Amino acid sequence: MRGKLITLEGIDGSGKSTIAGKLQENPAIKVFEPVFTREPTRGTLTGNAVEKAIQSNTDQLAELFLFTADHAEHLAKIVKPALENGKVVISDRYSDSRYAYQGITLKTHLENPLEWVKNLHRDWTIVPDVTFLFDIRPEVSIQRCGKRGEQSKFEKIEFLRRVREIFLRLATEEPERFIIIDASRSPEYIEKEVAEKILEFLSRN
Ligand SMILES: Nc1ncnc2c1ncn2[C@@H]1O[C@H](COP(=O)(O)OP(=O)(O)O)[C@@H](O)[C@H]1O
Ligand SMILES: Cc1cn([C@H]2C[C@H](O)[C@@H](COP(=O)(O)OP(=O)(O)O)O2)c(=O)[nH]c1=O
Repeated sequence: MRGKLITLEGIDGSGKSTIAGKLQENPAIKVFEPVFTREPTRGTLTGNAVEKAIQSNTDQLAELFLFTADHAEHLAKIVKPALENGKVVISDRYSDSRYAYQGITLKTHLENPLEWVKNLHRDWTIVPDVTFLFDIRPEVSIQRCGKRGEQSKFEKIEFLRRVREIFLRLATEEPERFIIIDASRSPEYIEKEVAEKILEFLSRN
């Protein structure tokens, strides 16, 4: 039987990586021996290219293709093999990040970037079974990012406000796939809620 694909999405600093780390240590989740993974991938040819691109002034269309190449590599090497082995896969960011972020960055290049980027994925990506959207105001998430130390060129309030809007629109369009999480609460509370929802989903499917 094909495994299950669970993704964590949200704007920078919404707490996805923190919760992914907590889920890895959560005894009830550990029972399922999930494969924890992320996009952009780390330490790969495509992941390194993405990292360089987002630290520089790369053309937005070129950037989209680098992120998408990284997604293809991620699917081929990690996600597909794990799902074929019946595994539960939990990915910190996935295709919805491209729809939301590049849906904004490509507004200077394309008339309807969101639909265009979705179409680019349509015939070969694997749609997640469940997507947790970590929803938070950018004013709060940016402050958290400041504390983390790193600075990504995407960490600007006005930009993230628009990215957040697309994420919320995607969630409205596919209510059966998305679970919206109030990411402004404490990590402990969020971990409990996400873990419960994952266990509930896995027991039903
Ligand atoms: N629920 C939370 N409340 C307060 N601070 C948080 C919370 N979750 C994460 N943080 C802090 O905010 C920063 C960004 O969190 P992180 O998990 O890296 O976000 P993301 O992976 O979504 O970019 C980190 O410094 C982290 O310690
Ligand atoms: C996966 C992906 C990430 N991004 C952006 C989101 C982040 O600002 C940046 C790097 O992702 P990531 O390392 O996950 O950042 P963070 O931990 O701050 O959430 O790349 C895209 O624009 N498109 C994509 O397809």
